[in-house]
Amino acid sequence: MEVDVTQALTIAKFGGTSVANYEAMQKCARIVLANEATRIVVVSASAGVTNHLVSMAHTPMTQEQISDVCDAVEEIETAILSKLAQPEQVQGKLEDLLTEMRELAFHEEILHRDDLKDQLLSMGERMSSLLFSAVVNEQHDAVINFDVRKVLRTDSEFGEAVPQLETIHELAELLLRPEIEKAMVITQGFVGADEQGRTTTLGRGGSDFTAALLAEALQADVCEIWTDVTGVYTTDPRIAPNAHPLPELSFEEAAEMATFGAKVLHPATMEPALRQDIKVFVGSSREPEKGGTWIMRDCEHEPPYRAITRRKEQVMVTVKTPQMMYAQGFLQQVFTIIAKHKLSVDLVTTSEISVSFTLDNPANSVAQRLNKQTIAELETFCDVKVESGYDLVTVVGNHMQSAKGVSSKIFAAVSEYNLRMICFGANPHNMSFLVNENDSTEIVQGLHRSLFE
Ligand SMILES: Nc1ncnc2c1ncn2[C@@H]1O[C@H](COP(=O)(O)OP(=O)(O)O)[C@@H](O)[C@H]1O
Ligand SMILES: N[C@@H](CC(=O)OP(=O)(O)O)C(=O)O
Repeated sequence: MEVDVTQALTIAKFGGTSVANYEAMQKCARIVLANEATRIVVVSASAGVTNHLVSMAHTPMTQEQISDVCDAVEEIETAILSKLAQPEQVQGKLEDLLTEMRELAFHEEILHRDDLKDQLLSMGERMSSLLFSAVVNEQHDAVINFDVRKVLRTDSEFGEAVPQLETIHELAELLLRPEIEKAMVITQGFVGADEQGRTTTLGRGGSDFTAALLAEALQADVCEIWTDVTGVYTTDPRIAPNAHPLPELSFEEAAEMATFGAKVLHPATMEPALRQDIKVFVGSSREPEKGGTWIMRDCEHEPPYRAITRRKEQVMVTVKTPQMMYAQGFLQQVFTIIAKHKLSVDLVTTSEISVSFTLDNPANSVAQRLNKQTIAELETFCDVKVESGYDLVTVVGNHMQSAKGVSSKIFAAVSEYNLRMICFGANPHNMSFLVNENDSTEIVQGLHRSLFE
């Protein structure tokens, strides 16, 4: 059957819990097939698989330990295979992928070569997309398992590859659009390829970003993010049980939330959506009937407080030099070094002779860039202090810098706690605090009671 692709186009993305097992995949297949506009489906690796692959790519292990982790992944994949009505259709391909995974996991250079690590990390999505194609195929004839590496061109920054938008657009028009006219396309999130065809990955949680990039490239109307919660909540429901789903959010609010720790969305997801004005829907694949959150350019309401987020494991760096009193160029010198080492700074506070800034815990960063060399370079002209054990709590909303009483209400709710850094005023959508990690749960809960309950 040929489909009229001039009609509305929806891209649906399913996260790891949504494709965790055969039954969960069946629910996703029903969601996809219930909407004629859905022609492209982006899937993450089945829950737990990427963590297993990351452990083999980053941690020195004995042969026996590697074998155990490979077995654990194989168990997840074959459990799905065994429930298929016609497993023989994909069994050979799955075996090939499992063999590739084992070869990479046992490769003597796996801990030292970033290209091999990314190839290993890509295996989860390559297996889940194969199996999910088979599940959809049980209910629908025309299904293609499309290798996203043919279109998702990135640079060669393995582990955090940067997508090359123009090339993705050209390749998607050339290679992907013709496919959606013929069949339902199932493809992999998180994975890309550089110009030499080497496999890359977009960073943890990057499947949302893939869906948004493909939606942008093909000018889709809607990008659906199906996960394990019924939308984006006022805060992580795992922290505050009274958190509730938000019916709507603006692109800016969603981008702030994602950047400051709302794991439900990858931070880069909103950029393509904003550029092409593509509506993003977030809902639960377990309970699609409950609706979800619509993220769009213009919301009906723009409340001063929309949500609270938390980002864990922050590092605070303070650089200080009395010689810079009344001198110019101190900040420039500091940030030149930061930029050279490709560190991403979130919060900044300054005084005449010192500047403090926060970074994600470098242990979480693939490149581990807050290394001795960065510190040594800063130490050539200032004292450097690195402190850890902090979390970043952010209140996201609208017109926060101009609405009266916003800060006093927030400060009243956190008055009992030590706030190590406060950032407010640079944009209308957030106020952030750096707090001791042991206080952050109570702080989020207290703020949530005060602002939303
Ligand atoms: N504001 C929020 N709203 C909803 N979920 C949130 C929020 N902040 C954090 N989360 C967490 O994000 C989780 C979903 O993200 P994730 O586990 O990455 O899903 P997926 O595997 O589907 O991509 C939820 O289970 C929830 O605990
Ligand atoms: N599988 C990858 C990419 C991803 O986006 O996963 P999820 O959608 O389950 O967060 C990861 O775990 O990082």
